[in-house]
Amino acid sequence: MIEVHQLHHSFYVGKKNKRQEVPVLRNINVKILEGEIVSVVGKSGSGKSTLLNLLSGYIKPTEGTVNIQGEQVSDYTEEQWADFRLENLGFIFQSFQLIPSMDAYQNVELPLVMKGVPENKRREQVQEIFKRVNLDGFEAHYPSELSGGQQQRVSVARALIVNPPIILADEPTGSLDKETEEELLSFIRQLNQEENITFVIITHDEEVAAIADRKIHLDDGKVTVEEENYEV
Ligand SMILES: Nc1ncnc2c1ncn2[C@@H]1O[C@H](COP(=O)(O)OP(=O)(O)OP(=O)(O)O)[C@@H](O)[C@H]1O
Repeated sequence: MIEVHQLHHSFYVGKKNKRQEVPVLRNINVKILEGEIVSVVGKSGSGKSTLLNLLSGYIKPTEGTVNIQGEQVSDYTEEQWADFRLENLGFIFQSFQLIPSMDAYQNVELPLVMKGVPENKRREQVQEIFKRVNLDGFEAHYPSELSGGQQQRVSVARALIVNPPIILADEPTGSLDKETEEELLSFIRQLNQEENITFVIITHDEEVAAIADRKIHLDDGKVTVEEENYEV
């Protein structure tokens, strides 16, 4: 479960004596239950990426708390966050964020290397995940030798390799064509239903928002609507 309580966030811009406060998120209270798919929607600049960065510990809130899986993560040091992310969070980005100098296998293996998993176990897990994302045989390809859809599947495999209870996604279908988008969305649904993985997905895309159980609507840094999706 993710619980955001009384969260405020401001950035500070400009030189010391002319420092200006830019308030971005105000008074955010959000609860995301285990096994939910929640989409975060809102205009450009409304604070969606800032919220995701706060949920992943890349920025610290100016005020308020973030609690994930029962841990008060907003109090964490960077080191504690690094460990916590490796155990609990998977990430999917519009730009895939694969390491270009590593082949697909090494990209997917990386979180396990960081966790200190021994090589024979890593090999087993990576091979299995390549089958699951339908990329068997593409292990030795570098990101530049893969299509956009294949690169996104590598990044999904990298997100899944540590079995995280939560996946945070920032415009995951933004670089994909319609067919590849549908494939990814049905895979997200399947992971959610079969493995109860919680998804928080930033999106501008109505089709992505439609697979969510709830929609968090950010408007000028505030949550304005949080509607149920009564899809049948
Ligand atoms: N590091 C920063 N320093 C100063 N201001 C920032 C910083 N990061 C973001 N902002 C400002 O915070 C506001 C929210 O940005 P954010 O990237 O969270 O919006 P967004 O809803 O994700 O937008 P988009 O849909 O365009 O990605 C914007 O006005 C942006 O200029």
